[in-house]
Amino acid sequence: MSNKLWWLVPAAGVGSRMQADRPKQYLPLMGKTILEQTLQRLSQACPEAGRVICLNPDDPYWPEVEHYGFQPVVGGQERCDSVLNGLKAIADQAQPDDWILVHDVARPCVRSSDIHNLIQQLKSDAVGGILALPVADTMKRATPIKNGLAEIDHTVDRQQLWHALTPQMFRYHKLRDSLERALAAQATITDEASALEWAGFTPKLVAGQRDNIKVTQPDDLYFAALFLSHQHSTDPHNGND
Ligand SMILES: Nc1ccn([C@@H]2O[C@H](COP(=O)(O)OP(=O)(O)OP(=O)(O)O)[C@@H](O)[C@H]2O)c(=O)n1
Ligand SMILES: C[C@](O)(CO)[C@H](O)COP(=O)(O)O
Repeated sequence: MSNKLWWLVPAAGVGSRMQADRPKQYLPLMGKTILEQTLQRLSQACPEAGRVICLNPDDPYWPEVEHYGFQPVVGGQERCDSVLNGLKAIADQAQPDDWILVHDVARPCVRSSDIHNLIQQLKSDAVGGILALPVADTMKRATPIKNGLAEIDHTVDRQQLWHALTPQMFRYHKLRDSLERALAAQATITDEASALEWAGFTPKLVAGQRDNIKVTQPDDLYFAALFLSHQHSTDPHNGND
C-alpha cells in the first residue's frame, strides 16, 4: 500500500432516534461504549492508519473514554459537515492521493475481514468505493400514505439495489473537492459516495457482511450485542481485547 490510510470517524451526532439519555455512541455495549467498540476495531484492523474523530462541540463524554489514538476535531451540523471538518483538520498532513476511510461511530460490528477486503479491492482504484450489501428482499415502492396504511405502487427491481454501509474509502483530494462543491450547491449528501456521485464519479461497491449494522433505533442495541458475541466466539482476532 503506497498511499497512507486515514480513519475519519463521524461521531458528532446526537442519536435522536435512539431516544436515550445520551448520544447513542456513549451507550454501553458488551462492556465498553459503542464508540470504544468501534474505535478499537478500526485501530486494530489498520494500526498504521492516521486517526481522526469528529465530535459534537458540547460532548462531555469523550474525556471519560478510551481514545485508541484518535485525535478529536469539531464536527458540524450534518454528518457531511463533520466529515468535511475532519478532512480540513488533516489538510497539512494528508497527501492528495491518500486514502480516507470514513466509518460511522454507530457501526461497532464491522469486521476486520471486511475492512481488509475493501482496501484490497480498491487500493489501485483512482477514486474509491464503499462497503455495501445487495438487497435480499422483494422491494416495493409505496404511494403516499392514505387512511393510515401505505399502499404498493409497484415492485422495484432489486437486481441492482444495494444498502450503503461504511467504511467508505476515497482519495483525499477527490472526496474533499466533491464534498465542498456538492455542499456549496446544496445537494443532498447522506454519505461520502453521494458527494462523489454528484461530482460525476462512479464509486465501486464492495460486498460486505450483513452484521455491519448502524445502531439507529433502541432494538439495534440488542442485535449489535448478538452480532458482537457471535463474532467474538467465532473469530478471536475480530476486535477482542
Ligand atoms: N452532525 C452530525 C450528524 C451525525 N454524525 C455521525 O454520522 C453517523 C451516522 O449518523 P446517524 O446514525 O444518523 O447518527 P445521529 O445523527 O447521531 O442519529 P439521529 O439521526 O437518530 O439523530 C453517526 O456516527 C453520527 O455520530 C456526525 O458526525 N455529525
Ligand atoms: C453513511 C450511512 O451510514 C450509509 O448507510 C448513512 O447514510 C448514515 O446516515 P443516515 O441518515 O442514517 O442514512
